[in-house]
Amino acid sequence: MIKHKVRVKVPASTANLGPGFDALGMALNLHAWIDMEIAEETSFHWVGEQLKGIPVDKSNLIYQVAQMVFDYAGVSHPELRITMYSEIPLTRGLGSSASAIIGALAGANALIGGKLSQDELFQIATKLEKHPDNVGASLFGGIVVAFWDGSRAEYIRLEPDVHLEVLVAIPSFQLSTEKARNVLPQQITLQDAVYNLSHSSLLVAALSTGNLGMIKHAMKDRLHQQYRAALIPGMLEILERATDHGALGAALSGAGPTMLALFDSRNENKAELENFLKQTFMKESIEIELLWLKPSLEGVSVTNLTESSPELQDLFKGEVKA
Ligand SMILES: Nc1ncnc2c1ncn2[C@@H]1O[C@H](COP(=O)(O)OP(=O)(O)O)[C@@H](O)[C@H]1O
Ligand SMILES: N[C@@H](CCOP(=O)(O)O)C(=O)O
Repeated sequence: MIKHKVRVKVPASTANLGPGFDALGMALNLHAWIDMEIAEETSFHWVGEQLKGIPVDKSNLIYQVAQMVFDYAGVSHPELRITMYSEIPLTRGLGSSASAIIGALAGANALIGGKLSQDELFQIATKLEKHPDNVGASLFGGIVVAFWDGSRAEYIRLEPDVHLEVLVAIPSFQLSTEKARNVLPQQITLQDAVYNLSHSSLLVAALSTGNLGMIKHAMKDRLHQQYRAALIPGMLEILERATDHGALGAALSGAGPTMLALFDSRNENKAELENFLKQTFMKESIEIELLWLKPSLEGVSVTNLTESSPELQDLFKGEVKA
């Protein structure tokens, strides 16, 4: 039975969490909403300024991923009306592409009556993104520990500690994941491999047992952050000193340039950490937006819309020309 119009709500993500390069991700309570319906003619409607510049033809990622779902399920729906509103900044390391992929998969799958399982959606998303960390978090919510071996992805979802809060410092400049992956070396030393697997394992143990004090020891990396540092002035100082200013630990969010600091909500001195991040970026003449977030326990969700459901442009800021 075909459902005609669905609304998808999908969380942002922060991937890697420091040492868990391509393996750890956490969903954040910053969201994108996509309305999708089968139509006579394809059209795109962006609500708010965030999506300005994103393609509004059939090359659009959401459209393309939706068509993959239809092909996979053996049905044909070449024309779609897609409306989207997003709080997730583009190309900043908060998983905008992963959220678009997961939103499109979940929306298209709902339009065809949920023919694909969650596992099938996870496998398709991982193949498209080429790593499971950010797509896993947006799909399942919480903290996702995962691998992809080039043919299958496997994961375990962890429930984030109730005291965990997240401060993100989002620079005003964009950095594509592609560019931030191109600076990584193809080979690393055995010592660095051991360093990362031990720190990443300890981080997973700390997060799954609520041992928040261990995060400052565990949230250290030698696989990607140091190579990306030249692209994000101020990053090394933040990694080095954020715990002196109240953070439980700090990391580059995804491929950057956003910096992430984990925080214990029982600590009342938020201002010190905010000031430290602001001043560190200010020294580099980088403008930032600071946002306090929480882990999102929920992954992607889909609701069926009816004639009386409000449009996204009425719920949010109104439609803009793309
Ligand atoms: N709603 C969307 N529709 C189509 N493409 C999108 C959408 N959101 C993000 N993207 C694509 O993802 C790119 C950003 O991906 P990426 O470089 O991995 O950064 P991020 O860390 O934000 O995921 C955008 O430049 C755009 O090409
Ligand atoms: N593990 C990837 C994660 C990229 O995440 P994004 O949110 O920046 O797209 C990487 O570090 O390259």
